Amino acid sequence: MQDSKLPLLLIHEVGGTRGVLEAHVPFLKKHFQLITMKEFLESKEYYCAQVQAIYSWWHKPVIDRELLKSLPNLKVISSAGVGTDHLDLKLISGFGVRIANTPHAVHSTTADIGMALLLAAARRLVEGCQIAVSPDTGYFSNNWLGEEVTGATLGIIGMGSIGYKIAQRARAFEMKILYHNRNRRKEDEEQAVGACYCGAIEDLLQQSDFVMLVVNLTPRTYKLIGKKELQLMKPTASLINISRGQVVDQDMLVEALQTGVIKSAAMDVTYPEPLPRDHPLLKLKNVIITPHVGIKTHKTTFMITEDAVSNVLAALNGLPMPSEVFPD
Ligand SMILES: O=C(O)[C@H](O)CO
Repeated sequence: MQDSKLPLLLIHEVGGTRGVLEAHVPFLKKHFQLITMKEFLESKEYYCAQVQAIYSWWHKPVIDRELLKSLPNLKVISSAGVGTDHLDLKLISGFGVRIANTPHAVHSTTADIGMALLLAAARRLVEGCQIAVSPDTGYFSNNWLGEEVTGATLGIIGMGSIGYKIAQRARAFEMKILYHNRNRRKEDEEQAVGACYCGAIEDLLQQSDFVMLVVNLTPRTYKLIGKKELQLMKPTASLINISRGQVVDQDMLVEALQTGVIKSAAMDVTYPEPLPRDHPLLKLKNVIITPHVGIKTHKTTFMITEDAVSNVLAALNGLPMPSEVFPD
């Protein structure tokens, strides 16, 4: 039973692959009346003036001009996770609608997946698992070797909060840390994790054994890693992407992996997601792909929903939101 005095929050759906988690519904219902896109579209005229907020979970619902035009009292779009590349920020704010994300909830867990992919690529864990469970091969050849993580050089591209948490984790693995970022970190922050700043991305690419992409997707970072950048990397190096698929030129990556320009790649993000089943990346042994699971733990997903709710409640009360996103 929904409390009709509560503000109306529009969600894409509950459950499925892109829906709000069922486990979060009781918590959401303490603060809002929920309606799904399906319910909204079925009774648009009844609901349109009532919707005050949208919870964008896993990039859904699609927020376009048509939807925005149909919601005259919409005040806020609260997006789960840190990336807001699925939202047209200028368009939305042009309708006088505020936007928020949940960066604090996702920093640690996304950094964890970055390290998990780095370790898995270095020690060829997925390939090893496949060999171990295969009824044909049974066991490993003596020459089946991975790369050492301890003492290796990690180049982090994008040293925001997630990048910094990766540096903290990598330090515990005794890695040498290089980083490239639009803004250099303060000296004491660099020293705390032993990170050296590379003003030129080229230097980082040439020196690193592992290159980790942690940038936001923006016009500046679109295809940031292309043929030229891959060729600068060591032939023994691995590329790890926990940012967005479009940050890498995927065709060039396939070529680099097929021809030994770099050793391997491990990615939690691709373009598109999921990749078509016949995509060449899915056929390569030196590739690890996970289906964008960076934030997917019980605790983190709930923290996301808690933060998303705090953002909406603040916006509806005309207060500063804990994490507001602005078009520029
Ligand atoms: O942006 C994030 O936090 C994750 O990639 C989920 O979209």
